[in-house]
Amino acid sequence: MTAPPSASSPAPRPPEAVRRVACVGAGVIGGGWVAHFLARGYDVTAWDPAPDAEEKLRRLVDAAWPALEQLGLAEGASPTRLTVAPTLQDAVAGAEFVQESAPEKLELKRSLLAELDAAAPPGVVIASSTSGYPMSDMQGEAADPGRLLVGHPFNPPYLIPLVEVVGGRSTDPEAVAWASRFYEVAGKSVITMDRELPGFIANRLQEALWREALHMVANGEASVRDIDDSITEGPGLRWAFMGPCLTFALAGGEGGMAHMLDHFGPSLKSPWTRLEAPELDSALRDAMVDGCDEAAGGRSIAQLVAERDQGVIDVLRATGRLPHGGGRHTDRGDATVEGETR
Ligand SMILES: NC(=O)C1=CN([C@@H]2O[C@H](COP(=O)(O)OP(=O)(O)OC[C@H]3O[C@@H](n4cnc5c(N)ncnc54)[C@H](O)[C@@H]3O)[C@@H](O)[C@H]2O)C=CC1
Ligand SMILES: C[N+](C)(C)CC(=O)CC(=O)[O-]
Repeated sequence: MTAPPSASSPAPRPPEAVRRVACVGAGVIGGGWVAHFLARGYDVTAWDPAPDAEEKLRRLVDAAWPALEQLGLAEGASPTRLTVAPTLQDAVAGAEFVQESAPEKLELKRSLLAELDAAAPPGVVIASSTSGYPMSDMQGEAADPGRLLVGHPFNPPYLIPLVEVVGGRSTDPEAVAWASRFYEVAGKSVITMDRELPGFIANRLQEALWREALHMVANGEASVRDIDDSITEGPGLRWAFMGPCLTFALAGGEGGMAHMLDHFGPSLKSPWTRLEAPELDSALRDAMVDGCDEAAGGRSIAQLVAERDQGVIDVLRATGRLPHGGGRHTDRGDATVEGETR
């Protein structure tokens, strides 16, 4: 049984006034959040229990920085504004917002979120990067579950704009509204959900595609490369700027979605899909790993990351979502826009 939201918590600072962010868990996603918040001009304190975490985190930030410079840095933004704290308590002590990005293990998240709640200043909002756990399943051990919510990012958080924000049963709706505004101010594109869905919106969609991909590889119906090419040379080109619903409306010609549904609706019942999850046995695991190695064609993970980052920037620029030549796009109070201090 989770406690009701605490009525006595002080209100957090206005989202526009936040200067100091804590990132707890500094792997692929926590490190990506660190890079994003640094580039937006925040002071960032990070904590991660791994002995080599600081070295890896600084490497990730350094690798991301050229892409972030292309995007346009906030006034005063610098990797030197990152502090790696010796303890979780030190990391969150002065924080005005906390982003948790620890491993996707339910019990770990439950106790870590309770620990963060005990250590963070009262009223400060704490968001989890979880890819799929509902906050209702994670907030039960916290003394003030009202300030805990999900802020689900996409990899890498410093380039992919979307964050899905959703509270749990005990989350204060004002915390959800605060977090949505905060992420916007911090340069993200926010979808605020009014109810919990496992996998939220985007991962539910991605998971459907992913299951089909694994089925096809497991059954020898398509190679890893066929699957990747089928998206990058096909629908993926459209999806960068027009979602699957509007895209399919155009499949109906001048009749739009109405004609599309009348024409192709019956095919919804055809046995194209097998939505039961395939068995992830060692043969399928090996086929996916070998297929990805083959598709990478000798490129290292670091090379692929650089290629992906440049690709996302090119798409953002080509679709008018990036100021040409960089520049600043933020609402923060101390921000500069195209060189002007506000
Ligand atoms: N990898 C991805 O593409 C995405 C992951 N996520 C979510 O982000 C979260 C983190 O995932 P990744 O960064 O991929 O994992 P990761 O394995 O790269 O990083 C996890 C980090 O957490 C640290 N850690 C371990 N125990 C901890 C604890 N008790 N407290 C704090 N940190 C701890 C580890 O040392 C590691 O550096 C998960 O909830 C995941 O579902 C969300 C969106 C995309
Ligand atoms: C693989 N993943 C489920 C952890 C991916 C995400 O959660 C979002 C993303 O980056 O696609």
